[in-house]
Amino acid sequence: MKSHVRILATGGTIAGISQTPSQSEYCAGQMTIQDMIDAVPDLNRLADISGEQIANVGSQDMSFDILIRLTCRINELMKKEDIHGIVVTHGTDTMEETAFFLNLTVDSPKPVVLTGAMRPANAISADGPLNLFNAVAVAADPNARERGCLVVMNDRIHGAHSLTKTNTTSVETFLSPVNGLVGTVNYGKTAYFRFPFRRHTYLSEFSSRFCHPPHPTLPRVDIIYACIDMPPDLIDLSSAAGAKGIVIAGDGNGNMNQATIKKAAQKAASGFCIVRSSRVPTGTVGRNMEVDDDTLGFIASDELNPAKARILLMLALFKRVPRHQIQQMFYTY
Ligand SMILES: NC(=O)C[C@H](N)C(=O)O
Repeated sequence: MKSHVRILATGGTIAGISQTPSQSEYCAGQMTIQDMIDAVPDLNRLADISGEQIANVGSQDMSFDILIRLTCRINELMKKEDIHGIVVTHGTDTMEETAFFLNLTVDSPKPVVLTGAMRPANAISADGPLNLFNAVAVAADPNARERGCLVVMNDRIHGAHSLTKTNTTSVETFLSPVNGLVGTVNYGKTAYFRFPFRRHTYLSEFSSRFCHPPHPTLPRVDIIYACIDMPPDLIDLSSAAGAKGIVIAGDGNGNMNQATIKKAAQKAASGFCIVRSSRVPTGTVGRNMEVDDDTLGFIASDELNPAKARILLMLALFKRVPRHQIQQMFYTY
């Protein structure tokens, strides 16, 4: 029996159009889901396909409002026995954030697969159609179940926890530098190397809380980027503007200058959450390495980059997890 895969479209370059096939400027989010399905020959050889438009934005304009609607829709669809997997088409700029958010809030073992493109739909050698074909193949594949939210780009299958965008324009932009690929997919033929080892989707304590109306507003968490002579008053400015937690995109192993450490430690002493992540694209930020987290009251982000650390902290604060338990969450999710 053929699987049934629903494709949920949110926009991005995969739905983008440029004026001519050879120019680098284009407008994201122009094609509809039906246009995209029609552009991929043989898609229905892999599965029965249906499509739905959730949004049509460049992913730099993705919002938690759209994300919460998306995850609630996925949770609703996954309850149907005749839906076997879901593909989400998405811009690549914030794809890793959406993938990680869905990894924590979708409540199903069935495959959820994000895909996108680095070249607009009418470009020379557009990469979107084959990415969509491969994403549908993974979503239709029973072997993709229980691996959390996946991202399929350029023949690679990435796990939501590990992947990151590493190149502004190349089709080989996503890497999973610390923990490696979940698998590969070549013209629809899948191979898997591992299961993601962190808790996700149907095993996540965040998933079941999400889709009871009214939809929640998540607490504000800001990211502050460390650099030479980093101004420590950014910590106060951010909390005065309403942030309930801060992620530091630290230098190296989650570092920041002494003045910022002092200011952040004062804030942490009042129970405020300060997470140390890194502006460096690969590696983990370990607890009590270079910075004394135990004394200063900080949280280390482990493998999560600043954007993903922010999402986990927002969900933990939304769920009112006490601060002393939040460090453990960074090792669990
Ligand atoms: N390649 C892309 O999809 C980039 C685009 N700015 C987006 O994220 O929507």
